[in-house]
Amino acid sequence: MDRSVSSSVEEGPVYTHQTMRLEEGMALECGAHLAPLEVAYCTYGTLSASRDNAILVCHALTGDQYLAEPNPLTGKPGWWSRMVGPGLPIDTDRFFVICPNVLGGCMGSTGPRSLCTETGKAWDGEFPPITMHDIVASQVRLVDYLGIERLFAVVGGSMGGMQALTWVADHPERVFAALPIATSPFHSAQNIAFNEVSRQAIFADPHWHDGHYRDFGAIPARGLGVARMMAHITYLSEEALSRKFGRRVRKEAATAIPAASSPSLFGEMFEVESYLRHQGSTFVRRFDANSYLTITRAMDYFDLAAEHDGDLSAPFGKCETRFCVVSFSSDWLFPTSQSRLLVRALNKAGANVSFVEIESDRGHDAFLLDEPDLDRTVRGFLNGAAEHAGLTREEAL
Ligand SMILES: CC(=O)SCCNC(=O)CCNC(=O)[C@H](O)C(C)(C)COP(=O)(O)OP(=O)(O)OC[C@H]1O[C@@H](n2cnc3c(N)ncnc32)[C@H](O)[C@@H]1OP(=O)(O)O
Ligand SMILES: N[C@@H](CCO)C(=O)O
Repeated sequence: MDRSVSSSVEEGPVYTHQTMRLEEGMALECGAHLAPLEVAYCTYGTLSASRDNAILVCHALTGDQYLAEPNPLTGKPGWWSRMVGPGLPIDTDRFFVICPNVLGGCMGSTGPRSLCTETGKAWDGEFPPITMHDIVASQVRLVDYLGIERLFAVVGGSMGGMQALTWVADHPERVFAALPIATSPFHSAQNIAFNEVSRQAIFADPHWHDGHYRDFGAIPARGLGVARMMAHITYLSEEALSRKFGRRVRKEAATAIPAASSPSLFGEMFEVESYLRHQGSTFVRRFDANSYLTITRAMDYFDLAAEHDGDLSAPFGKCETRFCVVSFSSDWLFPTSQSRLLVRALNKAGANVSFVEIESDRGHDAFLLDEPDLDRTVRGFLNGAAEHAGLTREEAL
C-alpha cells in the first residue's frame, strides 16, 4: 500500500489530501473488480494512542474530502468547516476525523476518470455500477489501512447518512455511534425520479458522446449544468427561495414581462434564474458527469429493507451502535417521515436511538448551513457517546 500526499504543481490546484492505494483493488457487488483501488482522504486532529477516537465523516452526493480546509479546486472553505475543527461540534481537539472522497467520485478516489488497467484508458463511460455497500467497502479498506479497529462514530448528511447506515448494517461491531442526518434508509421514487431527470439532461447534451466526452476534448456542460440546476431546487425550500429572491428581477427592470419594445422573451431574468444558472455553471467546473451518473445511481439502488425481505429492522438486529437520527422540518427531499421510519425500525431492533427533528425552513441543505440546533445536537450526541465509550479528553489529546 502506498500513502502519498498529492501535490500536483504543474498546473491547476494543489491538492493537500492523502491517498491510499491498494494494488489488489476490490471486488464490487456487480461482480466487476476494480484494481488498483485509490481512496483520497483528509484527516483532522490526532488519533489517540488507543486508536479509539476516530470519526468518519461521509460526504453527500457532490461533496468531497475537503471537509474543514479550503477546497483547492474551488478556493471555498471546506464544506463543513463550521462543524469540524478545534472547539467545534465535531471537536478536533478531541476526535480524529477522517473524510474520504467516495468511490466513483472525481476528487482523487477511484472513479470514472481513473485508468482501467485492462484497456490502458480511463474508464469514463464504462465505469462499473457501484452501490452504497461498495462505497463503504472502500472506506473499510481505508480504516483498516489507518489501523483503526472500531470507529468511534460515523457521521454523514444526505448520501453521507446512507453511508453511515450502511456502515452499521455491514459492520455493526466496528461503529460505536452513528449520526445519520437528513437521510433515509431508502431512496424514494420521487428522488429516483429527480435523479433520472438530471441524468436525461446529461444524455441530451450533444457533447455527451456516450460518456466518452473526454476523448473528444469536450464536457457535457449544458446537460450537467441543467442537472445541477434542477437538483439544487430540491435542496432548498419554497420559503428559502422566496426569502432569498422573491420575484425580484435582475437589473432595473420592475417586471419580468418584457416591454413591448423588447423583442426578447428572456431579455430580463428573475434573480432565482440567475442564481440557478450560477449554481449550474460553478458545479460544472468542479464535477465530472460520469461521476454524477455513477453516484446518483448508487443512491437510487439504496434500499436497506429490500435487502432483508422488506424488514428494515433486520440489518440492525445485531448492532450495539448508539444512533442519533436527525431530520429537518422543511426537507422535502429526505422528509422527516423517512427518518421516523428508520427510528421505528431501530427501536424494533432494540437499538439505542435518539431522534431530533430540527425546525428549519431552509430545506434539505440545512445540514450544510449555520443551524445552531444542529450544532448543539451533534456536539451533545458525540460528547455523550464519548463518555459512554469511556473516551476521556486526556486520552484523545
Ligand atoms: C454535502 C457535501 O458533502 S458537500 C457539497 C455541498 N456543496 C454544495 O452543494 C455546493 C453548492 N451548494 C450551495 O452553495 C448550497 O446552497 C449551500 C447550502 C452549500 C450554501 O448555501 P448558502 O450559503 O445559503 O449559499 P447560496 O445558496 O445563497 O449560494 C451562494 C452563491 O450563489 C450566488 N448567488 C446568490 N444570488 C445570486 C444571484 N441572484 N445570481 C447569481 N448568483 C447568485 C452567490 O454569489 C454565491 O456564489 P458562490 O458560491 O460562487 O460564492
Ligand atoms: N447539496 C449537497 C447535498 C445533496 O444531497 C450536495 O450536492 O452534495
